[in-house]
Amino acid sequence: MEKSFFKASREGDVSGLRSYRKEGGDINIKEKGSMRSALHYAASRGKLPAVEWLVSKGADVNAKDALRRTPLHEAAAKGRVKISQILITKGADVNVKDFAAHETPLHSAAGQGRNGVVELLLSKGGVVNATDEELQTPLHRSAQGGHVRATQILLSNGGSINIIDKAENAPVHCAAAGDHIEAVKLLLGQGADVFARNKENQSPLDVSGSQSVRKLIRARQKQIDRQIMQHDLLSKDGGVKVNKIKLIVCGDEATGKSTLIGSLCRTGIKAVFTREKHKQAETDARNPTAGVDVGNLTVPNAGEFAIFDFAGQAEYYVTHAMLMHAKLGVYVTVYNITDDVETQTQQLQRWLRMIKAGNADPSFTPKVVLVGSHGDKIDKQKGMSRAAALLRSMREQFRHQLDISTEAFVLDCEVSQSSDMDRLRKHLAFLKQEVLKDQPELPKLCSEIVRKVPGWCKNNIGGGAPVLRWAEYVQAVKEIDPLVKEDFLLKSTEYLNDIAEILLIKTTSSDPIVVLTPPWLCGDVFGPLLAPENFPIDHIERESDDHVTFREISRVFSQTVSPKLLISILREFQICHTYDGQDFIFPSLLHKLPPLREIWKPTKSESVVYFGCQVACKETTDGFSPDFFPRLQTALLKEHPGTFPVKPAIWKDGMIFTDGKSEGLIAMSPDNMACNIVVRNPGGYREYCYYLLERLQKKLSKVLEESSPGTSVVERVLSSRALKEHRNTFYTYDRKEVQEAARENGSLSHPVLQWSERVHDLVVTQEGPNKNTFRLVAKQLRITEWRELGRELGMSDSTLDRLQKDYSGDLRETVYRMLSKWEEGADSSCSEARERLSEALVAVQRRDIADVLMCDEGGADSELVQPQTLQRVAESLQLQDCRKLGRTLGLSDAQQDCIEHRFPHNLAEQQYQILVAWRQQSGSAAYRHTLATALEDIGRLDVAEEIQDDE
Ligand SMILES: Nc1nc2c(ncn2[C@@H]2O[C@H](COP(=O)(O)OP(=O)(O)OP(=O)(O)O)[C@@H](O)[C@H]2O)c(=O)[nH]1
Repeated sequence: MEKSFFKASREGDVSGLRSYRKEGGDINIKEKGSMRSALHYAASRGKLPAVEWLVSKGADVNAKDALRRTPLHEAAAKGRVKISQILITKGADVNVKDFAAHETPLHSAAGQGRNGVVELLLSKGGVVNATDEELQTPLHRSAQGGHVRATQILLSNGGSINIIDKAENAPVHCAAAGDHIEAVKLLLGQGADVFARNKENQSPLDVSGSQSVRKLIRARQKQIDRQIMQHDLLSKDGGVKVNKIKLIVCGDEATGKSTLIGSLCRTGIKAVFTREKHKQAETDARNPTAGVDVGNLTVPNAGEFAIFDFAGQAEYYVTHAMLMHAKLGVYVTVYNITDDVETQTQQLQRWLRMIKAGNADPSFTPKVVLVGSHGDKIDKQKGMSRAAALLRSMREQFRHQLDISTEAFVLDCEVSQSSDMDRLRKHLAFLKQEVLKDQPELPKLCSEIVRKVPGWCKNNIGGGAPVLRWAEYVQAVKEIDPLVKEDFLLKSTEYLNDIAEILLIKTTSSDPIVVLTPPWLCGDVFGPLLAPENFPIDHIERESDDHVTFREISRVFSQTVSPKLLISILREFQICHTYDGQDFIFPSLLHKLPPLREIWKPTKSESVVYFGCQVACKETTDGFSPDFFPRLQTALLKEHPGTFPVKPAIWKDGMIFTDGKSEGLIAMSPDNMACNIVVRNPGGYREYCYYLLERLQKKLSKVLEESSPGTSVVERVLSSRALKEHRNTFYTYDRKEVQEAARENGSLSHPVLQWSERVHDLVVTQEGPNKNTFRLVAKQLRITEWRELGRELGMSDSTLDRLQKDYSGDLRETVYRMLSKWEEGADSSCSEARERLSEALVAVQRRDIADVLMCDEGGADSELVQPQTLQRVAESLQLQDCRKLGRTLGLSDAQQDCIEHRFPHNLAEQQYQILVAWRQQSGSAAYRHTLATALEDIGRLDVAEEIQDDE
């Protein structure tokens, strides 16, 4: 009878409930085991009539099941607003806590994003900051689930935004850990502490695995840093309002950008704006822009703008990216309305992708206006309808990333007085007001510097070029304030650098360099450097295809700027690289990669292994900024002779190198939408591939973050078999599918190539957990024993011969590599492998080592690193080495950046904390041996030996 009663309550069958009661049944009866009442069931299932009937007959609204959950917990978790309301009216306790997690109905509702119930409970006295067993509040729960609306409701009802739970996670940690970008955005926007640290010393940045969330958090951290800096400067110095924004004009070659700018500023027939265009050949009918032209312009009815006119020539795209981002600015993208739709679409997409790629802050959407030029060459109506269609399509494609104005413009750019030109001026005035709305004040010293810059340039204080060494700059600023302190000036200059007014280049080898007008770099330096040969300016005339000589650079620049100074700037920007200070490689000036087969030849070795990954643009709106690949190349060139003993071979869109053990190839796809990384090891040593691949991946992410912070990418796995066959195309697998295959049967088939590959052949991972065990064995085994052990483990003589040859003279390394290779081939778990190794050791009469292995669970050399060792290592290294060490030990750059941020003025502490972070992260696996190996890996054998001697 009771069973049918519970069934009726679950199904909302009121007559069934009635007949149960008629037969004298107790309506508050609890189900055996679960201790749930009929009201629990009806409330959970949303059976409103049944709930109404049950409460009208006196059902206990506060009945508790075995977990002490009430019907209100159930209704709340399922989002049953009406039922919750009835239960509360009948006296349900809104703040009751359950037994399992001590959660209130509000926790249940918030965790599931039940907005209506959340609102109801709060209006009925639900405690907004109630804590559960983990000291989590409903806000933690909603953030964890990524429920934006619920989070918003809780916040507007007094939810504490920075409250921490038992693990000291704030709600923003929870949202970040769940990779919920919108929830993170909301919390940060409402004042969540972006630097908050949990018990494990992790900030929200550290707990998120999502690239876009991390980007958002990093942008926010940067913004806060800037605000702090600005506040600091303002409080000491006062500030001034600036009524000027940037107008960034971009578009393809000869679309009419310069003409438009001229006409925008003209009121009458005669231009009032005369910019100093670069020298040009007299025969040149047109006056194309070299690099970036800049000027301060007054647009009638819209006021002052700093105008950036970007050259349309593809050669310059490489450096445009440096100046493309401006929060205080508006982008005008020009296309020719008479071109065919496909051309227009391609051009606009390329420029819009570039704007998106340059935007490091996902919570900011740059303002863009599309302008069709050559309106006089097309019927007005036809032109407007084409422009409107194009506008619709671009707005739709970039709707989440760019704020493209809804107004369509089609102009004759040569005519300054037209109703359309006036409409554009008015629109720009409107956008300027919008941009200026939240514009912060500019600190006084900064504004004085900005005001003085044109005068300094005119007076040639940099010897002709607007670039000063630090001492010269300090001297110049003393004109403004004779008592200026250098650290205050440095801060002010950093701020100006941050808002892209001037460039502060901190070099590793000398004092900082200040570029007073950043566009000078693009226009007067990159212009001549990158200009194609037929360009009508004084460009570099190269004598060689693969490099530019110091002499060639001096010829063009020595009149204006010291070539040495210029080169150090170019190198800091990763535009070029030199091995000897005489010949300079500009990757963007090189030839394209020849067919791969000609340069990346198959090896003769049968045991060769290949691995690779592809980093590809995620959305159609994503693109790599044009400076991405050349910068990646220069970053890798810098690694010769350090990591790469042989000079890498380089082409415009590819590069080949070796670290002495494995060989690597990076190549951009022909459409520039993907970068492929391939590594191979002729001896079949997977582990070496791992190290090179990982190094390349890290380098790529870093350069991508610097050059294209707004670009989202996906990583795919390259087909190793296709790589081994040296196919002309790169074939990929989806990373998720590879992971899934790894969990299931260990292999997957390629949809195009129609073959199947083992995950083991596609993915290479770091050394197994037995690494330390192997090190111990390697240390103790004698020269007369190692081959015997190898044979005992089933390795062939030819493999052992090869190992001996590869590591001749280094017994420890030979044994270690042998064991690693054996482990890779053995299809056994980590502990099985250790057991098998012990048996083999016993068989070769080394029971002593076997005994140590088996009684020491985590492996050998288990002595943990002591704080004093960390201190010693930290003291023996420079910061750069210490960061390298941190990376080798598996700390992310983000973790290290946080440490740097925490101890900005104490390098010694930063170094020590990097090691402490590794020790904390590794817990019981923080072996001294691991640290010593990592030290060896970064080339600090001296320190490695020192700490080994501690034993
Ligand atoms: N008829 C007509 N001609 C135009 C219009 N806009 C530009 N032009 C002409 O097109 C040519 C190229 O214009 P520019 O303003 O130099 O083009 P740009 O986009 O600045 O070119 P780059 O500096 O090379 O990137 C010039 O000869 C202009 O006079 C227009 O709206 N109508």
